[in-house]
Parts: sequence; structure tokens; C-alpha cells
Amino acid sequence: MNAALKNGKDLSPAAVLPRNKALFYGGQWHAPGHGRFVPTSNPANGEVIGETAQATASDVDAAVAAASEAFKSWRKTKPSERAELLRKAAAILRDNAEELAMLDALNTGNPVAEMVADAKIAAANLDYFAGIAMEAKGHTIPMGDNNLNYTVREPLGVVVRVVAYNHPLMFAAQKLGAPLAAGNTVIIKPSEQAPLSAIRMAELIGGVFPPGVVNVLTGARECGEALTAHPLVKKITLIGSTATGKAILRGCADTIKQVLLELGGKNPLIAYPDATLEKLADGIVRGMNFTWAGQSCGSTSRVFLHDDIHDEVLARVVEILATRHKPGIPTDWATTMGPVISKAHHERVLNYIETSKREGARLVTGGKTPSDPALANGYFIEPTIFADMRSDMTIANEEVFGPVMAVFRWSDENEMFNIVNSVEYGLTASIWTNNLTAAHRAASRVESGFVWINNVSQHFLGAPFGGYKNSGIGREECVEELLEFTQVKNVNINLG
Ligand SMILES: NC(=O)c1ccc[n+]([C@@H]2O[C@H](COP(=O)([O-])OP(=O)(O)OC[C@H]3O[C@@H](n4cnc5c(N)ncnc54)[C@H](O)[C@@H]3O)[C@@H](O)[C@H]2O)c1
Repeated sequence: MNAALKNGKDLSPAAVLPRNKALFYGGQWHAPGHGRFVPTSNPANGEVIGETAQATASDVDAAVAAASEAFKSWRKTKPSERAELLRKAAAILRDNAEELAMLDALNTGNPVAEMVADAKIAAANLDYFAGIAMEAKGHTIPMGDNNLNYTVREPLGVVVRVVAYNHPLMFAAQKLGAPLAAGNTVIIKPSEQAPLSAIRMAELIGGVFPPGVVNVLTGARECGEALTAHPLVKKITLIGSTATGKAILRGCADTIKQVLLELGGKNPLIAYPDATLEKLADGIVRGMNFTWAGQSCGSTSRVFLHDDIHDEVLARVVEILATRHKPGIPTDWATTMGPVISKAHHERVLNYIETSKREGARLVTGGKTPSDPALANGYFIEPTIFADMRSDMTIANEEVFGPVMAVFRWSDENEMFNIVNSVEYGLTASIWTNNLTAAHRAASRVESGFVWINNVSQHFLGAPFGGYKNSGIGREECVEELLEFTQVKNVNINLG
């Protein structure tokens, strides 16, 4: 199939790459103050495919000023009108889903066929927050005679949303929904590792909103730090690593800035002996998100198999994996697994593999770069499984953020939960059993913010997503996310 054509649409790089490379704020494109642009590349072959501006502190000042100015009228805009614009933006994203998927495939290495869903998920989020814009409401509080006491929820002001590289368009677009619906203006800071689709998003939907309401600043750590420290930024949110979350928390101290943090994970999948083995094996493969080379915060990368079913399930998993995920060129519509994001990350993941071997984990499958010469210049790694894991091994505790699964054997439930809950992370967990009591008991014991029973990976719009422990602060994709971007004012009226 010609990768450049899909449903009559031209999906060649020339057609899908953004036209701009500068900074989008105040409704216009601005060259960075110091004029620096940096290249961005395609992880499937290492080739440079574009360049983007590197925002520094002076650009941050200018963008925050524009967003701050826009806030004055956006906060007064009727929620129903704000909702209408969000719905308009959602429709544009849906119309451009294939183009945006191809752009993300070029810049992240995630397979294009699977990335089409990302624009649609982002659009669904915008529609969802458009629908609940009126839920940013207050209460009346009974105070007895001669007093009327009520609360109102007001927007915060300028909100910054810093996002990770693994689903760049989806994160950049979906994270606009809640703050805009609540009346804030937003600056999106995409990852410097995959910035192109956020720029394209600004081209497509930036003009739907009044100037300064939606802004996109590309840049790296320096840009993120300047945004974090800026006194006129009232809240900063992050989708990123726990290390960056800690840096942002530290950077917020001087301005007493609110945060919302969606951070890393080392998520357990726990299988009881009575689970339906066929579905379990399928779920273990799906939960690891091999499609994006394991680069998902929610990946269930620690699999705890009960002794009675361990060997049979592991054999099934290896069998499914062999037919389902094979590294390939991400812009090819038939590809089922992409590379990792960069040369540095490739080396990091391969190091984790070598360390695991050295520490005595048993390599069951994968563990190396693919032999296909067409992939030689990209950052590909075969889907990898280690078994006979011990809790003191490195990948039993550290987030690899690559296609590397760690399988543990268990027989004592208490010992198993000690290991499950011994890591610093607590994002997701997946529990497999047909016993209702065991399922609820396990859900209650596991220290994670988002738990699936007999399922993996899926998010449910309206249901709170977020982490326990060092996996984050706050909840998203639900009413609470909307309320995160409001502050409560209490008004007491003396009627006497
Ligand atoms: N919990 C979630 O919902 C979720 C979703 C996806 C990814 N993640 C996590 O993201 C990580 C992988 O993504 P990544 O490598 O892009 O993460 P990262 O933390 O390296 O970068 C994330 C973003 O933070 C910015 N940044 C870096 N240092 C900063 C600083 N000091 N101040 C402000 N901003 C700064 C980066 O430029 C980027 O835009 C993994 O740990 C993964 O688990 C979490």
C-alpha cells in the first residue's frame, strides 16, 4: 500500500509536516527572541525531518503576557460559548486524524495505523469537557437566619501544560479541554523530542479561539523551567517522568503555584490461578503496549503469574507476541510496533536488558535489536520478556519505558503484595481472576490509582485517571480535572 495515500488524502511528509516552526502565542507566530531553532528527527531512521524554535525566558515572558491579556475576556465568555469553540476544535482534529497520525508516526516512531485513534481520543476529551463546562459550579451553605452563604468556582488564569513525547498530539490537544472549559487560558509545552504535531495543532485549531487563549511554546528544559517559575502562571501540569515532576515541584515553591502531575509507572499485572488463561495471555501482551515499544506510563511491565499457571501462560504470551508485534517502519500502515524515541533512550533500554541478564533474570524472548537491515538506522528493540524475576533486580523497580516485560512467579499472596507495593510508583494495576472476592481484595490491597479487573490499558472518559505515590498528584479525564482549574470563592451575605 502507498503509505502516502489513505482514503484519498495526501499523507506524504510534505503534506503533513507543519508549515511553521516558530512559537505560537497571542494568535500569531513569533520567531524566538534569540533566533535559535533545533532539528527534530524521525526515530525510525535518525533522519532530520524539521526544526522547531527553542523558547527561552524572554519568549516565555511574552507568551505569558499574551495569555494573561486574553484571560481578561476569556474568563467572562459564557461557558456555553467556550464549549462551542471546544467542539469546533474537536471536529477539526477528527477531520485531520490521519494527517496528524502520520505526523506523529514520523516524529515519534509510533505506528501510524494505531496513532489515528490519538486525534480522536483528544477530540473526545474536548467534547467531554465542553459538555461538562457548567459543572464548574458552587454550592450554597446553610448558615441560619440573616445569612446567605455560597461558593463560586472561578478560573485560575494562565495555565501551563507540559507534556511527554509518547503521544504528543493526543496530550497537547486533550489537555486543552478542562482548563479552557473552566475559563483559563493555556500554554502547551510539547516535548522537545516530538514537537511537530503540537505545532500542527496550533496551525489547525489555534485560530478557533480568541488570540492568546491557546498558545504553544516549543523548547526544552529551559523553557519548562521559565514557565514553572513565572509568577503569572497560576498552575503548571506535567505528563512526564517522576524526576521532572520533582523538579517542577521545587520550581513552584517561590510562586506557591498549584500543580497537577501525571508521572511514571512500574505497574503490576497480577494473575490468580483461576483466571481465564486465554484472555489473560492476550491481556498481558496488550498491557505492555508493545505497539509503542512499551513507551506508555500505564504499561503493566511487571507481571505476577501464580505458580500453577506460570509456565503455561508464559508460553502463550511468547506465542502471541511472536505473531502480533514485530518492529517495522512506523509510517507503513501494516506496522505493529515502532522504535523507541531516540538514540540515547535506545542505549538506555539496551543497558537495562544487559543489566537484567547480568543480575540473573532469564531472557525468554527478544533482548536485542532486530536483524532486518531496513531498520538498521532506527532505534528498534525486539519485544523482550524476562522471567525468574527477583524483587531486588533493577527492572523490578525502575521504569524502563521500553518494550521490556518482567515476569515474577508467586504462590504466597502476602509475599506477592509486598513486592507489588514495594516500588516508588503507583499508577495502574491489572488484576486477573474470576473470583469476585479475590478481585476486590486485590483491588483494595494494590497501591495504584487506576485498577483494571480482567482488563488492561483502557481509559474511560469520565473516570479519574492518576497515580498514587510517586506516580503523581491529581486526577484527569473526569470532572475533577475540570475542577483542578478552578479556585473556590466563598461569599457570605448579611441579610440582617
Ligand atoms: N502518568 C501519565 O499520564 C503519563 C503519560 C505519559 C508519559 N508519562 C511519563 O513520562 C515519561 C516519559 O516522557 P518524557 O521522557 O517526555 O518525560 P520527561 O519528564 O523527560 O519530559 C516531559 C516534559 O517535561 C519537560 N521538562 C523536562 N525538564 C523540565 C523541567 N525541569 N521543568 C519543566 N519541564 C521540564 C520536557 O521538556 C517535556 O516536555 C515516563 O516517565 C512516563 O511514565 C506519564
